[in-house]
Amino acid sequence: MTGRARGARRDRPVTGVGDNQGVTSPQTTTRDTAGGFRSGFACFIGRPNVGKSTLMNALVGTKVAITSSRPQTTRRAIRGIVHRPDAQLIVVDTPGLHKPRTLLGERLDSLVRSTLTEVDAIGFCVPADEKVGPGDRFIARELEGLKGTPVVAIVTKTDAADRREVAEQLMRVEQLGDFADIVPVSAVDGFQVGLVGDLLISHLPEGMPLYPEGDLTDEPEHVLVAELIREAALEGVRDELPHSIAVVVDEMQPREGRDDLVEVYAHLFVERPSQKAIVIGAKGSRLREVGTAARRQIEALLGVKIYLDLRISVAKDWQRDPKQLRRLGFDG
Ligand SMILES: Nc1nc2c(ncn2[C@@H]2O[C@H](COP(=O)(O)OP(=O)(O)OP(=O)(O)O)[C@@H](O)[C@H]2O)c(=O)[nH]1
Repeated sequence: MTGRARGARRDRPVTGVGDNQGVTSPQTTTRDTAGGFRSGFACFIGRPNVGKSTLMNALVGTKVAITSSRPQTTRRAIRGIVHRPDAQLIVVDTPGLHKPRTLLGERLDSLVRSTLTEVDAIGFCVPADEKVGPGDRFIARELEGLKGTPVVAIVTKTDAADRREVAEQLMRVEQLGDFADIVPVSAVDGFQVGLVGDLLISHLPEGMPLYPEGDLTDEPEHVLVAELIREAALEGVRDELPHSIAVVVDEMQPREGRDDLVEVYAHLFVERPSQKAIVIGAKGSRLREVGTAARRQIEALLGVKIYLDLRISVAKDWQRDPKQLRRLGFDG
């Protein structure tokens, strides 16, 4: 570890500032909630890799959750905030539900279950381009046990299937349970993303906005930054390695005398020395690429120039070790 004080991290919520996707800038909310303003929580649930995080990002309008083609990219319940003139929807993106094989897996599993009991509506995601399988049926059964919470079934990735396949998938999904609505969507080409928001909002209770206008997530900046580094590190690695990567930001602060440059000191952890060699690459080339890609993403998120100091360490078998899990932020 660098020995730097963790308290130095800037822990303010991330707002529309710095992203370049036309999201409004932050301001204190002064909304009048008369006239049926709705606010509340919804979560996306589904097997790993079905497009939950991508859909959440599309709804929020900016990247608040990292995504990758590797299953189990999401490890935290990340909240994205959707602002509408008549509603505020907080979307909780959960890790994909699957049979846990490690202590980390068990922690993720119980995180999903507790999230399910706390939300006002659930979006159950099944991809259009894969067969409905035992994993989907397992989740559908779990949802049946949650009497009272409306479930919107969402057939994701419609751009990756033809119209007939999408229609057939909608019918198969309908048979999985008793859903409030069933809706096809593509987060990649934007098809019906707004409608998914409308349907989830229709199940929220009336109430005041829960977050200031302009806030896009309640994740602290240092967590989002660590996630962007992890996303960059996942690019191009295979087999078990994605599961073994964890990232912690040790320190994050403006460089002295500069308000346009933020220094980020981060550690990337792997489980074994052999994995360390893979991530570093020949003469450090891979680690440099990861650093450059992550820096660009962090700059886009925060809207300032970033100096990134990225170190790599081995935390032996951290996925199975309660002490290490705590240190990496996965509290039991
Ligand atoms: N074609 C297509 N691909 C998509 C769409 N949405 C997501 N994907 C891809 O599917 C893969 C998984 O997406 P994620 O959003 O990370 O999936 P997830 O369900 O959050 O995954 P976990 O975090 O592992 O549970 C990525 O490669 C995405 O680019 C979509 O609408 N169309």
